[in-house]
Amino acid sequence: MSLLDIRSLNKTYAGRGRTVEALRDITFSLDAGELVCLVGPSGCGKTTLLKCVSGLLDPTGGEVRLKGRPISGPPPGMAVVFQEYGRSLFAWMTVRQNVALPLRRKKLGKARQTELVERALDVVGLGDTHDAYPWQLSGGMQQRVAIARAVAYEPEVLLMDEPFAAVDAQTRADLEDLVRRLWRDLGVTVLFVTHDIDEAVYLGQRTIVLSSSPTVVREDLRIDLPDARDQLHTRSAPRFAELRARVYEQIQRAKRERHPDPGAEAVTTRP
Ligand SMILES: Nc1ncnc2c1ncn2[C@@H]1O[C@H](COP(=O)(O)OP(=O)(O)OP(=O)(O)O)[C@@H](O)[C@H]1O
Repeated sequence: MSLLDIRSLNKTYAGRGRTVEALRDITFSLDAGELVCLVGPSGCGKTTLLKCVSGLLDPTGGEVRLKGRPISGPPPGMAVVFQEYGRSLFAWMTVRQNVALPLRRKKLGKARQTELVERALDVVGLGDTHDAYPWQLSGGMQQRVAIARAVAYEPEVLLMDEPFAAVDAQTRADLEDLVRRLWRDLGVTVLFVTHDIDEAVYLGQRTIVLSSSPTVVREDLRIDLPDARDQLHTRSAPRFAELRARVYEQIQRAKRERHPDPGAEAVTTRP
């Protein structure tokens, strides 16, 4: 049995006179311990999909199952890291307090809580910033705090929604390697959403390519690169270039095929 099952997921936003079918029919699953990337054209519904998977948004049809149980609301075994670290960290709380916040839900003893927070900050390389405030840190450091907060929670599944879109290229490379290291060391299952094709190929064991909205899975591609990856050698390997070209081509096709059938447009206007 898979750890995470997404079955025939559909999400249609119905608003004032405007209906948007964002997700049409999404089916895929993750085994325990997998690292899977989701990539697709801009606006294809990546965030919508992740919100449905994390239980923050109710799908219109289909379901999400974690260890066989349907999800209805945020399940205890999941943590999410969003793109906008600036908005997900509380400016008036220290780094330590930010990381400890979700642990309140677990009702742990003080000593255990301190241990989890310290260990999480250590593994993301922020062992010496416990008492700083988020606004005293660089963007990359703030995103490390957000990752530490997810790690401290000891989730079975870590969902990441374009977490490095707002940091510079060098920081991004470091954070990508951090995610791979955490994934290997902690044995956590990771679903990583990105719009960056290189990142989708470099990070994962599989890359799921989404179509344009109304969205379906276009391809579920196995990334058969060696497990030991590094920015220099992996990215210059011929196989990396082939996989990258494959994903790029699929996304270009998805963009060209946008709304092939006028009756199936993503955005429809009610009479
Ligand atoms: N709350 C909402 N109400 C109505 N429509 C919405 C809502 N949220 C998203 N949408 C629509 O659903 C579609 C998918 O949006 P979503 O943000 O999930 O895509 P995305 O792939 O994450 O986008 P991006 O690539 O820009 O990050 C878009 O057409 C968007 O306008």
